Amino acid sequence: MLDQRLLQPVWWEENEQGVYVGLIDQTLLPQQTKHLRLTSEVEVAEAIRALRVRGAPAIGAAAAFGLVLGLARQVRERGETLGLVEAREQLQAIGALLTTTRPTAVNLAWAIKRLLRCVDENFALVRNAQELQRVLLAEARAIVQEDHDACERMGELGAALLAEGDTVLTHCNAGALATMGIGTALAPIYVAHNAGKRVHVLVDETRPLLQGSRLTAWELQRAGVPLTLITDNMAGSFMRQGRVQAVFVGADCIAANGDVANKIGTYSVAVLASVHQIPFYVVAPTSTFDLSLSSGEQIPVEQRKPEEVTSVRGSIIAPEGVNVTNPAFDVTPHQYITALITEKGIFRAPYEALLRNVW
Ligand SMILES: CSC[C@@H](O)[C@@H](O)C(=O)COP(=O)(O)O
Repeated sequence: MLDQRLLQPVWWEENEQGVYVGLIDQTLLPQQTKHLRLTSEVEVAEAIRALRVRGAPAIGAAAAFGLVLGLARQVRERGETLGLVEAREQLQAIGALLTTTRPTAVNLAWAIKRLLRCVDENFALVRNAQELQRVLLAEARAIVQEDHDACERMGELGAALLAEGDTVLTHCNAGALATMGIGTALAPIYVAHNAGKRVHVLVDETRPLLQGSRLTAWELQRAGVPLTLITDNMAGSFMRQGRVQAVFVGADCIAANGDVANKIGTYSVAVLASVHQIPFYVVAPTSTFDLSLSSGEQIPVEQRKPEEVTSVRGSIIAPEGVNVTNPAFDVTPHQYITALITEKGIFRAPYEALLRNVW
């Protein structure tokens, strides 16, 4: 069995020739496992926009490394002539560029803000831009480590909710490819599986970009976890037949009242689960919460290109010129959510007071 813990969607690389942000190009999976070496913040922004790296926590890590990469490039080109004031201005501009790439994933803006705060806190303590770069790289690595640890903890907490022989339905990819650890929604499944519990996963293919069939099916198969791939419109029928015991999904943004934005189609799964009295769990680290948003109504939903709906991997499947809409996410109201599983514990409704008390 291959160890899913070896899957890293994004990493920092340094050698005599230069500094890079490394990525697995997820647009090419599962046919090709191609590693990319990005050399500028513009390439990192393009990779995030194009979903070469995707999944809220992985996007956060990529953006953090992207900021450091932008500064490192300037330090290499300019050497001593790059002053600290100018370095801070450049970092703010890079942060603004990266923040616009994907508006729903909270971890992206959260990671950038955290690095820019680190710049302010260390501004008077460092002697030059090179020292600032070292401090920022350490902060980016701390984000990676914290996400890794959060995944382990969510896995342990969530695995306790799974019984021997359970079938779990999941939507999109909230696994190792989407995080810096063993995933969010898939973490309980990996922990249960590795402990010898028999669990089976029903994987929604997840139109339009097929993160379920291309990524979740690939990483579960690679890890030896039993799975069955279904199309999105099969979920209700499987639930009605009593073939689903729990739903586990990830999140891109969680508002203060517990409403959750996740991959388009999640809402339909939540309503179906509620009708069939199947527990619906959202698994996400606290870095995915935005408590400044009082409800899901305020979550910005990313709109993507119509071509993602009218074609599948280059093959056209709709008439030319057809009217299309392509929201990347939907919002599931908290009433449909059995519990939120975070690294700080499991929360059940009413969420608002509980969440505010914890952090
Ligand atoms: C741990 S990842 C959580 C979410 O980011 C995930 O469920 C999801 O919807 C990803 O969407 P994507 O558009 O592929 O970035």
